[in-house]
Amino acid sequence: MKVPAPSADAAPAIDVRGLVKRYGRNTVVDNVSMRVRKGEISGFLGPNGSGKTTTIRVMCGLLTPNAGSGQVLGHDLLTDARAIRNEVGYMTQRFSFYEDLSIAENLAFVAGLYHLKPVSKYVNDTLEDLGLSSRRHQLAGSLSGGWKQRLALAACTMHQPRLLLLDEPTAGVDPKARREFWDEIHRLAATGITVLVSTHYMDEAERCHRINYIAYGKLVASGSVADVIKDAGLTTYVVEGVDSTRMMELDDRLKSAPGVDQVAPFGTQLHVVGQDAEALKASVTRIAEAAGARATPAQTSLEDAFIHFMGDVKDNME
Ligand SMILES: Nc1ncnc2c1ncn2[C@@H]1O[C@H](COP(=O)(O)OP(=O)(O)OP(=O)(O)O)[C@@H](O)[C@H]1O
Repeated sequence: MKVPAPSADAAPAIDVRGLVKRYGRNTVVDNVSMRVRKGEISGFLGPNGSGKTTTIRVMCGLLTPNAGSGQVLGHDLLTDARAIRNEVGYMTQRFSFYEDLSIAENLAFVAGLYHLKPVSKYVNDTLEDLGLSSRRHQLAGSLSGGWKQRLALAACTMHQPRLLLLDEPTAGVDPKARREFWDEIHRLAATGITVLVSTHYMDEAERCHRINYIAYGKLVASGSVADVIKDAGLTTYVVEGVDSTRMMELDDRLKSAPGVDQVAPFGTQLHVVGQDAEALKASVTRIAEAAGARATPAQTSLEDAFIHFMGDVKDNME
């Protein structure tokens, strides 16, 4: 899906340089620089444990970096963390409400944290926006996954933040609820709110204006989805036309052939990817022909690009 990007003129909402965060001898955020324009939806992707949550916590002023500097919403990251915390809405990875309090009680608690007055007005308005007024006394823990996420998003926008930092907000949520959640993110961005959102879902990455890919603490790609795919410099073929009993044999042959970096089955097709276009073409053509299969050039996907980036970066674990 093509998403028009916001204007490049405005000062960035996030402008951080050389961020480093270490735990003991483990560098979990390694020299990360990132810019997110005002009103932009910026995706943050990367394998498990690659440093997304840690980077987000540094950006919202909850963690102090070991090195690096920058501004978030114009406030200095190192000296003005409190101002950043007040103006940012942070949605944590896990549902962070009291499951044994009602929906309204949880919202009242959040309103109190931000000194929003009168509390009842904020709570009632939020319940109305959510369409949850009639269920205000329901325990938060009894909500479905999709509703929990919507409640969490509504709660972290109650104090009208200018920047939303959302950490895997849709993990484990069904596709319809995810789509509705993303529609809401786009509605918020259209009002000028900036969003940095981490996700493992490729379709969600494609709904962002820009994406940032981090692997083992290092930022390895940034830009529009099309830019990131182009920068990976990969060539892709689809191989098909053999029955399922011979697919894995073909898969094995391709995997060990020169120029082939990745092979992945997708239904009745094999997706074959490599950096060396000439060598890949020669291998795919030869092996497909010998097996009586068809090989056709195909679009490289974002997932292909990410797997390629992961292969290029050294694991930071000891
Ligand atoms: N408080 C801590 N003390 C020690 N190590 C930590 C701490 N917090 C995070 N880490 C380590 O830092 C690394 C990065 O973790 P982080 O949660 O930032 O990654 P992530 O990209 O958000 O992962 P995921 O996609 O699984 O949520 C991991 O190896 C994690 O174990």
